[in-house]
Amino acid sequence: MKDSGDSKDQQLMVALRVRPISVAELEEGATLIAHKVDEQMVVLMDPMEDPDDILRAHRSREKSYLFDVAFDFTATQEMVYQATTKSLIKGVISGYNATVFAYGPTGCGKTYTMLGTDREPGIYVRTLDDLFRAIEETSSDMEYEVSMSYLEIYNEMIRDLLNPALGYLELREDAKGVIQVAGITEVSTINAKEIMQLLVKGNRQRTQEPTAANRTSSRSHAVLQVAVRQRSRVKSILQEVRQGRLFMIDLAGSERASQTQNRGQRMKEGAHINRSLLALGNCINALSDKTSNKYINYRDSKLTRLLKDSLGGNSRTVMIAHISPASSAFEESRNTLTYAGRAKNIKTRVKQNLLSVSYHIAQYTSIIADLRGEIQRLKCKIDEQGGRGQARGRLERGDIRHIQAEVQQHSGRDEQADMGHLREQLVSAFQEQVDVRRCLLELENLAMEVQIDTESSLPKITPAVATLTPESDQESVKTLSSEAQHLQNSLLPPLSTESEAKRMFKASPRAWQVKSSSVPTPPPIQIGSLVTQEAPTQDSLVSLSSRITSSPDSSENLSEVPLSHKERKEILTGTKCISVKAARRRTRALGTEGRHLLAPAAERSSLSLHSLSEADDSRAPGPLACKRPPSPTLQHAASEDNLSSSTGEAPSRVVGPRGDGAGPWPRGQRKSLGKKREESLEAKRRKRRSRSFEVTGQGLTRPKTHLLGPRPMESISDHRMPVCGHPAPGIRHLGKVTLPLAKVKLPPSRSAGPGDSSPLAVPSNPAGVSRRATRGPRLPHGASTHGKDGRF
Ligand SMILES: Nc1ncnc2c1ncn2[C@@H]1O[C@H](COP(=O)(O)OP(=O)(O)OP(=O)(O)O)[C@@H](O)[C@H]1O
Repeated sequence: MKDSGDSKDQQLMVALRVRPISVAELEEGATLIAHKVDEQMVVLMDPMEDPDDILRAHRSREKSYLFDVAFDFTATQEMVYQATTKSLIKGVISGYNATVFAYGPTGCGKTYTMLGTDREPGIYVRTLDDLFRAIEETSSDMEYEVSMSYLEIYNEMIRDLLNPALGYLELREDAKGVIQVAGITEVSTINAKEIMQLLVKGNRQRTQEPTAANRTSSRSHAVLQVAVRQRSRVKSILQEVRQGRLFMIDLAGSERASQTQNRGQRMKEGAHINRSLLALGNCINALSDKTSNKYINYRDSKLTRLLKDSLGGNSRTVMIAHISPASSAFEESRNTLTYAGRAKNIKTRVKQNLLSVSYHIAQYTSIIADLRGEIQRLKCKIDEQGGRGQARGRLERGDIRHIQAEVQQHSGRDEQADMGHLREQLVSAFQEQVDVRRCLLELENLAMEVQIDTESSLPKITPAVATLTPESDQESVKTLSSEAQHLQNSLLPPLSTESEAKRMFKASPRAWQVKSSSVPTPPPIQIGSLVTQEAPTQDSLVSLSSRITSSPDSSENLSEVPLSHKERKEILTGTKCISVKAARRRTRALGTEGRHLLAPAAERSSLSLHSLSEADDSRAPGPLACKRPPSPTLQHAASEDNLSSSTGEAPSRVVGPRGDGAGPWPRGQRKSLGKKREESLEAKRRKRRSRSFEVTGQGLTRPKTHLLGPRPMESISDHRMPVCGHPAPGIRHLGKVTLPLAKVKLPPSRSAGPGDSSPLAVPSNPAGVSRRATRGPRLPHGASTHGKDGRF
């Protein structure tokens, strides 16, 4: 068995109770000298004070005393119990010691407070009632053993009140310093009523004798001890036991022999009582003195030995001091208040009494039996509760099934609605993805065409354009016209197949990179469909164009074929249809970015063609000709005209009123800009190791990638500014096929004519050519493929 538990300091609690003044005291003429001022303070007045006595005026013996709690004649038994003792019960059950003792002169109400009456039970009964009630509340988990003993100390002898036949008993102290009464009767019971019967029986055995001060004066110190052992109901090999003890002591009253008027045996009793109370007073004085380490002599009396733990050891202690309010008991009351005031300074060290019990193996069988009994008890309890709740359980189970079915039904509906919603979202997202892919493919196709145009046509025309000036002679213009026809025939919309596109992207790694990055996973089916749809058009277009334009005299080639005029007309019409389709496709391709990209080139073409007709057009060119974005259909119109002219058909369209507009740039400025532009393009060509021409001179190197990507505004202006004053790039952009420089015949005499240093001087009379050439930009989009008379 081991003892364990943490300890903590505890202040001794002191309460003061002032009983009502008795009839006897009133008859004696006593006055009230003790008054309760507040819940803790009591004032004691000196009845000997004479307000008329001048000599004692400043020697008042009125004094106030402060306690933990103070009661006067209005306090009930319950109030005293609640304020002093009730809080100790919980500690006793959980293994702490506690002591409640009543202190005071004889006849002041100690026995009344502790034992009480049948109508007004005292602390004994109330404490035991609450203790057993608390045990009952926790008995399902914990197991308790309660034992009680009741003794008196009379003339310094210990007597068992429950069994007075045992004689006088001795006090023993065990190895741990715990004071025990050897051979005392301990009654084990948890029945409060039974205990009350025992108390009444034992109190009858208590020595009581009538005195002058009290008719039922207790001539002994009565000690009621209640021991509580607590252990868990769950059995184990190592069991923890908590043991608490509660002392409730009704001390004998201190008395003065003069007051009690005792003689003989009563005087001898009084002497013993006073001796023990004196020893108690000395212990209280010693324990309350914080500054000195005085020896605490508990051995002076059996009372102090018995209260050793209660005063200075392991106990929560409450002292209830009693006084009489009568002026006749002034001295006894003053002494009691003085002692009680000192007791407030006493501190005790409280710790829980834990006993760890290790059972021997021989006791296992009994432990097992206890466990089996516990199991059986719990089973019975469960069955009892289960039987009561069986019907209710069935009803609840039915309700649960019904609720589950409803929940599943609702969740099924919700899931279906959610699935439908998700399906719609999925379909719309898929549709968006398809649209985006389609757009990407169109953009890719457009980018490829733009790249092809840029790669093939842009840099190669520069020398030829540079030679075209308004001052060129008629012959050169005719040559240019025929070349332009040839060019237009060759510059039909480049409907490149996939293989062509790959070849072009191979030639331009940057373009291929852009292509790869822009369309990561292009659907091959759509590409194939696009190619297969346009391939026949391209083939027919190329074949027919080659047939028509392979020879300068294509009409003769056609005349060699034994065809009728109608058939020839149909063939030509079909050819034109093909070319118009190609033009439409090119127009679509150049719709947004392509138009933006080709704007400078188209503008240049407009200017170049204007420059061709500038000689016979006296009207000054407006600024609109330069600022207006040129239509991409200009090339198609020119191609169509060239086709028509090559087949001998006269053009059916009429030149618009503004078809001869030219740019506002002066000729000299245009020349200088043209030179710069030429140098720039030559440098670019040289950088790319072009096989077309070798041109010496400095040129600006431009990155090729801007042709495919978004073009910044600065780049746009760079292209447009030289275009307005430079007609050459426009013609150059009319087709894919490069215009051989050797075919442009420039008479040296006219190229350096007066007033115009530009070698691109347009002859004065190229009316037919210039009108056809300048007609394109003035036509709307629809007119580029359809003539006003409805013919192509
Ligand atoms: N608070 C009280 N209210 C009413 N009556 C009281 C009160 N206190 C004491 N009495 C009465 O005073 C008388 C004396 O009380 P009690 O016997 O309890 O004194 P005591 O201190 O025990 O005396 P002793 O030391 O001689 O035993 C009793 O008749 C008791 O009923």
